[in-house]
Amino acid sequence: MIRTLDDLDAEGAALGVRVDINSPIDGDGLDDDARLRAHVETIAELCRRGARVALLAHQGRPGGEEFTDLRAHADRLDELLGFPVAYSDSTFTADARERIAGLEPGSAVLLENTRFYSEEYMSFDPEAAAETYLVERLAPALDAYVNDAFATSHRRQPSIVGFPELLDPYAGRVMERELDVLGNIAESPEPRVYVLGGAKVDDSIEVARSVLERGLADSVLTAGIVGNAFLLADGVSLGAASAGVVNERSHDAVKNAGDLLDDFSHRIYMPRDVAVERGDERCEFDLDELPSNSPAMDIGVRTVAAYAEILDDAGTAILNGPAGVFEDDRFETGTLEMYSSATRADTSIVGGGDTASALRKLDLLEGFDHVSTGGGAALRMLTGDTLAGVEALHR
Ligand SMILES: Nc1ncnc2c1ncn2[C@@H]1O[C@H](COP(=O)(O)OP(=O)(O)O)[C@@H](O)[C@H]1O
Ligand SMILES: O=C(OP(=O)(O)O)[C@H](O)COP(=O)(O)O
Repeated sequence: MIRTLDDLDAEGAALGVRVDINSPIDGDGLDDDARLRAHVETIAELCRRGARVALLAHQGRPGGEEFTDLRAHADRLDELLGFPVAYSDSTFTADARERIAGLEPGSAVLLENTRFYSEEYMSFDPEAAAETYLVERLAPALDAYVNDAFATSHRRQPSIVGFPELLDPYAGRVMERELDVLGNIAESPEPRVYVLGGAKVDDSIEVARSVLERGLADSVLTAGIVGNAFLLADGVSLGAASAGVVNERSHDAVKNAGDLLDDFSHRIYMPRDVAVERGDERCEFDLDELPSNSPAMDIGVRTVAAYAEILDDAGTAILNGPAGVFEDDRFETGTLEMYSSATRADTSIVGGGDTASALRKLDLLEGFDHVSTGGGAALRMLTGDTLAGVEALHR
């Protein structure tokens, strides 16, 4: 059984609270604060209940462009919470531990990017994770551990799997909600329609196979680069440009999509038309009018209409990945229309970081019953896998 904040004696307790506020960065600032907003409920509740909150978080990956400190995140949390969140420019040094010891009940400090320490970007078994510097040094300064970082919980990193070895672990409100929805898909209303778009071709094919084999999906609608991989597997001549985009993402995608079509062709739906760039214009082609020299960047209106018919009758629609290159206004229509249709299902669930930002851009977020904070973590849950960080909470 996983303990939640309802089981926690928060008053006066020093809590290590792992959040996922990993965000797109624009210059020195945050380009999107959705993940920070998601954690406001957990942090505000713990502070209201008199806890002393030490926030643990990462930003970016070592060497990457978005690998930054968390100063801008602390400033934004101040605004979102309506009270100041202190910022510690170290994570587990004596200075950081003193900051935690000095916290007043009802206040919070954001510790520096956990990934500034190399061990945090490695995978460990929980016992070994508990012996890393981060966990070994910080755990004695804490009374309990809260994991609210659903979106990082597929990683076996020290701040995710190490602390529960030494401290009583609790699920935060984001984690609780995500597990409630994504962990109970089998109980959601039928028919269940999975819509798999975007660029994570291998992951999406794995999800499709898993949900079809387990009888969770009545239909799988494909779009985006994923849809193009299925079209190629079905023998459609999309053209070298589209094939290049698919192969760049994965060498096995077309073969794996073909194997899945052999097993479940009647349940897998593919685009009927695609949009490409012609001059500066969007131009739509039926499949028998292809190949095209330009890559397929969106699904066309006939596909949108066919998918809308299926989604209109769905008990549950589960979507991951945009239908096209939504960042370009000319190719946003497929995503806009397909996701609008999905909001008409009895229950609609969305996973994926880029998907959430597509929905925000298209002003569609409100229409969904659940928008997951996780990309990879949500996909992992949908394949029926448990997450290492969630397993660690079962103590
Ligand atoms: N037909 C396409 N060709 C090229 N890129 C595409 C196409 N369809 C979708 N994409 C791209 O896929 C990206 C998002 O996919 P993905 O990372 O799988 O989503 P998420 O983060 O929601 O899981 C977007 O940047 C979008 O431009
Ligand atoms: O953004 C994240 O995951 P996502 O890209 O799967 O949504 C998480 O913060 C995990 O980050 P990571 O994939 O660098 O370990």
